Amino acid sequence: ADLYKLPPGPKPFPIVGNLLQLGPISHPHITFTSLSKKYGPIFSLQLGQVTTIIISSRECAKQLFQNHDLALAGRHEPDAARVQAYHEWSIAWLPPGPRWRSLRRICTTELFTAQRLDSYVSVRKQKMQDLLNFISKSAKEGSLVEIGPAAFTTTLNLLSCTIFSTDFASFDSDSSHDFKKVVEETMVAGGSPNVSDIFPVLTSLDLQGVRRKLQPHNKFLRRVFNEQIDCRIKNRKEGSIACNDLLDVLLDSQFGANEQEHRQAVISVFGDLFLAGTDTSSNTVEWAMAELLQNPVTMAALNYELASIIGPERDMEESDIGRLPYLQAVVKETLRMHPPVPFLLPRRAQETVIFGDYLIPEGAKLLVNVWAIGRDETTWPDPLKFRPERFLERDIDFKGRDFELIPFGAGRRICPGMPLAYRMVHLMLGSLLHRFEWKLPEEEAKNGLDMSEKFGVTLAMARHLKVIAIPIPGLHFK
Ligand code: HEM
Repeated sequence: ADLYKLPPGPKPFPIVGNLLQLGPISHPHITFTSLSKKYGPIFSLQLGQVTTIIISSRECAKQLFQNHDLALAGRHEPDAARVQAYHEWSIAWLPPGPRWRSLRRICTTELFTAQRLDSYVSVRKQKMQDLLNFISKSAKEGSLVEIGPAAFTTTLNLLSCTIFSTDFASFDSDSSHDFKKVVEETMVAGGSPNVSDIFPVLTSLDLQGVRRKLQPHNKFLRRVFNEQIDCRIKNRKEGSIACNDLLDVLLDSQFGANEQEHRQAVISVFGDLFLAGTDTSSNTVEWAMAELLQNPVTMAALNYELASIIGPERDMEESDIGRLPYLQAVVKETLRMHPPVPFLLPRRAQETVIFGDYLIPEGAKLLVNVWAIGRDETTWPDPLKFRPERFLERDIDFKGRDFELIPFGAGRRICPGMPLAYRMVHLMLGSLLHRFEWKLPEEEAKNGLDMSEKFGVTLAMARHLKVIAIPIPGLHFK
């Protein structure tokens, strides 16, 4: 190993490493993409005490997932994830040991199997009707539709119905607003530079107050989940019939050494699902709509596909997705340009790894810049053009085998929610476009849309998209 060096990077100063050279960074995915042009597809930065290695090309991602997936499957959890010891029972932040495996198995064997997802088709259909009714109402009243929040409320209810057999939000109340705020602020805090992450010796001081700030959000989620658990336990004691939702499954399983640990585990899993599943999916729908509104020819092609495959007499259904290749291409193109998780969750080298010509020391933090990989002009001609046709010409999927498109990651830590996200995103986007024509308000139509990004663990539109919905004439729903 002595023969190998760290990947190239700017020369670090003592103690601070490269921090001063980098200065304050509001959009690390963009800054790190520029650095990769200078230092290469694998480069290193010394960020305070933490050696950080950044991967920015398809080839390096392939090497990582095919040759070193296990050695590099640890997590560098941000201090923000340590609020109330959340990370100790979180699928997203645990190292890949027995505890992580048993929690993750719940996802793969109970929650996201094709059979389980199929059994919830009618729930999703109902939630989609709620969304379409809300938009019809806005259209009638002539009010603008905020796509992101509407998609968020829908996703939130889709998850809460699958997990707790109840709606968490309605379009007319502030309930989804509270959830949205919690998810958004948690994502921004988890992704923002934090002294505690750069100088782990200082963690206990929480100098930037990140944990303090997230405490109420964590409390909010705990309260909501605890209420559901208490109510279910009470109902069970009173002999009511099983709901067969995820809550039932988790209450019947056993994690941890005692009841308190069991509850902690169950609450962290719920936290993972709601935090990881909501704004990732709704942001995808919002970005897709924003791109389509600026690319009228693409929008027209998609409308044509929806009209000819689904026809004017019914709404889109989940079983249509396979017959809508252009819709699928639009979703892939959106995930390429606007990956909802711009860096895969930070990994930790569990041992020292020889990676090609370089050395990745044990304990190093590894970031995979998916955003850079999606915009790499050596793999994607005209990377800044929204052109779904590229996916009709080439057979590329996002399931973790084509390393130029890995918005869900790859390898053993690939997103376990992908099968559900796949159904929700296609269904929301397809239904919205099949039922309504969409227009930008006059000012945006004239000046163009503001596509700036707000960085966090997830990448959101800095300004929510507000659009005019017009019911498509000639639709006859039974
Ligand atoms: C478009 C929607 C989504 C995208 C783009 C997305 C993307 C990702 C990515 C990139 C990761 C990290 C992978 C890695 O570090 O290698 C991840 C992890 C995860 N996702 Fe998703 N996700 C989405 C939706 C969902 C949904 C709907 C759920 C569940 C309801 C979910 C649950 C999780 C969980 C639990 C993890 C942690 C896995 C682990 O660390 O072992 N995600 N997701």
